[in-house]
Amino acid sequence: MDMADDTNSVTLKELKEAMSHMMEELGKPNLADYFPILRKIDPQGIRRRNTVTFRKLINLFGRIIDQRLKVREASGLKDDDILDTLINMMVVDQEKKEDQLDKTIIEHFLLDLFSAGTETTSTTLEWAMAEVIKSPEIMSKARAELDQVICKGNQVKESDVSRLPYIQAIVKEAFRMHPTAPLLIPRKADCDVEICGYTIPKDAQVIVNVWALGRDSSTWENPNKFMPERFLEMDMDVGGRDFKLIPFGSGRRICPGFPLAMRMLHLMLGSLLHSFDWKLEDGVVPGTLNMEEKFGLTLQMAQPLRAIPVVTTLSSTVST
Ligand code: HEM
Repeated sequence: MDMADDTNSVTLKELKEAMSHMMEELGKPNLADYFPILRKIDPQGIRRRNTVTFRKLINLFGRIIDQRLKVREASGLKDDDILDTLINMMVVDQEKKEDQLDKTIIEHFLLDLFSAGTETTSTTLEWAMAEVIKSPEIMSKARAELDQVICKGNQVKESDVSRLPYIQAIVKEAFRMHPTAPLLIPRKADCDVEICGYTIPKDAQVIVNVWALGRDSSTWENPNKFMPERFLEMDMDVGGRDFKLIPFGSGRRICPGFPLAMRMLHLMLGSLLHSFDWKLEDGVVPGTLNMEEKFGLTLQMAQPLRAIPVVTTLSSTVST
């Protein structure tokens, strides 16, 4: 499912728009969540609009699956990517007359993967890039590490990441200050429970404010300052074991995309910083870069980052 082939494609545009609407709507405080009696009325129209968007996305994934089935029939190629793997499983199930995996399940599975995995990852990368571009000192430390470990002209590979502690620290610091899911996903208590002296009654909605955890001055020195260095001195990861920093949640329902997201983020951030010089649009200097936040289900930059990559002589040898 490589949509990067044609960045102007109608499908890609449709997908991006629908995803963005969905995130915006899902992040709005919904009166019906707090007063269940209003659920049927849907006073803000959130459920109505989301139903339309979900339907659009399901149709879009349905079209992609149909298109792929046609290509497979014409070319005979059956083993290219995750979509082929899912279709292969569907075909086996059909042959065995089992209905464990059918087209509807694949459509909904893709909806889950795209809705949970795209904006979260791209927004984290955008925040990390904005913070690095805003601070020339951090930028030059990051690039010095990359130059030393990767060497100019080479591409960053997944296997290099363990030797890039400063890049890793930037990603952690981006998660601390700008957690993409600032309130995780709301939970509901199964039964009455007492935690640290507070009683949480059965069915109460529980919201974990990870954004506030990351800005807590009793835990973090200079909490509002982007300082990747703090993570060079402490042994803390974002895998859900340390409750001071849980951008992926924790426990049984921790984000299942965590390993993939971590791989992608280090690789993308490392590659962007290693392959290009970065400058801001005319009139914007690093110090005045707008870092305001827009709260939704994901925490976006209020003013999306517009940064211009400048190909350096050495990076122009990097193949794309
Ligand atoms: C920076 C990237 C990402 C962040 C910050 C993130 C964060 C989260 C968070 C906070 C949750 C809820 C955990 C909870 O309620 O305790 C979650 C759930 C989920 N994430 Fe991610 N995620 C990211 C990337 C991904 C990717 C790449 C995928 C898949 C390709 C993915 C798939 C999912 C799914 C399917 C769930 C729902 C799990 C469930 O309900 O049990 N996420 N994510």
